[in-house]
Amino acid sequence: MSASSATLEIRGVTRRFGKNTAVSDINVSIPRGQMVGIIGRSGAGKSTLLRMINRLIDPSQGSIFFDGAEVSSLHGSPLRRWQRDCAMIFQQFNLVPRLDVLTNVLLGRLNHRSTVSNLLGMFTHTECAEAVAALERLDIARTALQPAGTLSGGQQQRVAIARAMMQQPKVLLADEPIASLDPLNAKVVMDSLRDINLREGITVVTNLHTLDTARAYCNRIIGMAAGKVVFDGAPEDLDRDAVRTVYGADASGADISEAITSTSVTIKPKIIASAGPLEPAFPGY
Ligand SMILES: Nc1ncnc2c1ncn2[C@@H]1O[C@H](COP(=O)(O)OP(=O)(O)OP(=O)(O)O)[C@@H](O)[C@H]1O
Repeated sequence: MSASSATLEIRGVTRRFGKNTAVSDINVSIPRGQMVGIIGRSGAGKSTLLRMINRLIDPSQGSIFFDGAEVSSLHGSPLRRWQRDCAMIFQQFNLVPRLDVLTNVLLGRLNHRSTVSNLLGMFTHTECAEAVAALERLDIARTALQPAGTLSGGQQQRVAIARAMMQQPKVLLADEPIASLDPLNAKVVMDSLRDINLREGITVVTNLHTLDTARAYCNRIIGMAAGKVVFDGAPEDLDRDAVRTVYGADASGADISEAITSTSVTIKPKIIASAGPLEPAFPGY
């Protein structure tokens, strides 16, 4: 069975670290153009799932497909091509702090180029113009010649997004992209991700610490608990019971705030017996 066009298919994926199962038999299909938020307590397996999608780590079991091709078995240059098509940004930005912002953004192009041009460290005028345009779009072109390490956290995350866009990705993964940012910068970064999703139609899959952010920005929310998917649906379907299932509150637990964070949850976890996904409701998909 082949996946439909540009769909990301996660089929029966499990990842173990020693005796610990971080991700357990996940089955998720993400059609092109969705903006998906993954929520759950700390340790639920959110980062592990994202890292398997772009092959920073490999599944212990199961397969991941994109556009009908199995990406979980790629090696060598096909794997590099997938990692170019599937850009990733991180909570800690992962820029090269001593290099200027423009060069950091241009590094997003490395996988598009020959080894020789990379060794010579030469970028074309077109590539430089594209990098400046990416910075302008994120409203940080004025920082282009500053060392990236001198920028604020919010600015650095915008540089990381510009670098990801230079990869001309089909999928953008974001691992807690706003967890280190103040609310204003968090909004700028989330607005940028939404803009990329809407204008370019790029699939965005992002781990998020706060429920209200997931509700505000994502048209689909996947809730994880103990390595399993325990909710998969539209934000309006994420009712109080579903939130409790994801975060593990018991029936007598205190009210769960919409600003809940996966690290701030102190309520006792409930054992999740069944992890079947709920019916997603996405008009148009
Ligand atoms: N490289 C690793 N080696 C060993 N165990 C790991 C490794 N990476 C993750 N784990 C374990 O896998 C489980 C899931 O971790 P993961 O980071 O995916 O959770 P998370 O939901 O992203 O949490 P957080 O919100 O705190 O980032 C945890 O028990 C974690 O300790």
